Amino acid sequence: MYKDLKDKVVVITGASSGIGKAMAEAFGSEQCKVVINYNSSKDKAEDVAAIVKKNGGDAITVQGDVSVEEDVVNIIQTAIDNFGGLDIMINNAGYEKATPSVEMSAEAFNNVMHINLTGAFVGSREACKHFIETGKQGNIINISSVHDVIPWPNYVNYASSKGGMKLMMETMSMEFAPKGIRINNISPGAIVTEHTKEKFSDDKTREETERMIPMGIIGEPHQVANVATFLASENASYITGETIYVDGGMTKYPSFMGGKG
Ligand SMILES: NC(=O)C1=CN([C@@H]2O[C@H](COP(=O)(O)OP(=O)(O)OC[C@H]3O[C@@H](n4cnc5c(N)ncnc54)[C@H](O)[C@@H]3O)[C@@H](O)[C@H]2O)C=CC1
Ligand SMILES: CC(=O)C(C)=O
Repeated sequence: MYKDLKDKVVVITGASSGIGKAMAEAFGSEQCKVVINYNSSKDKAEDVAAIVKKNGGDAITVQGDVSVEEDVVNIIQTAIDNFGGLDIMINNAGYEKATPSVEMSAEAFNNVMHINLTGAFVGSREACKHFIETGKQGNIINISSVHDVIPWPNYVNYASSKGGMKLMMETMSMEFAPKGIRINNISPGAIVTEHTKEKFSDDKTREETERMIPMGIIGEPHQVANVATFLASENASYITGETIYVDGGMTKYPSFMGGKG
């Protein structure tokens, strides 16, 4: 446990499932007050809130589509109205769907950019405004992806959004470092969630994916959540502008594992 996290107010977007859910549960175990954003799954979000409370924290749920600017503003206002402020902003909500580039409409491209990148920008901007107004040395964590550096054919919108997230974070981290506000990204590799379970239950797909990971295993949401609590804590007080890859080595050119090339 990180003692300094107790009673901190954490907003997590897209927290009704997967990595967002695991982070909500982990911050609950740190006795934080967690604002659980969901877009459409109210019941699932309420279930997550119940786990956060059982783990020793407090929780509230709030509907909001992160691609809509006013919704993101409202998510943060919910934290302020219900828990008296905001300490940790986690931009986690994300969406991806395979489409060959030549078949992708501008609307489909922009839709993913609005959710993954613009949503995280507005969340970061609003959090920074609050931190500056209140003189808080808060911190922001964006959940990016290994696809902020690994190109991903058929996912040009997704890879563009995650690549953009990297320089967005680095730029904002420099802008706000003098005020003691820390901003970092976590970039997961292949993580098994409700969303990816079906894909990885196919033996061929799982084995192909495992071959792309030097550690040879697909990760789990709690392994991402553990890094989020660390980054949010005082133990990470001198870390800003960084991307931490939680990927079993996926970004380290695994095709060179045999020592050839
Ligand atoms: N699972 C994996 O292997 C990896 C996941 N990631 C990233 O992790 C983050 C979480 O994804 P997962 O937990 O894997 O999947 P997930 O599908 O369980 O979680 C994504 C969440 O975002 C929410 N969401 C989607 N569009 C939204 C919108 N417009 N407004 C509000 N919420 C919205 C979904 O409802 C869902 O709860 C995403 O940013 C994803 O890109 C990155 C690398 C690998
Ligand atoms: C969705 C995603 O970023 C991966 C690595 O699968």
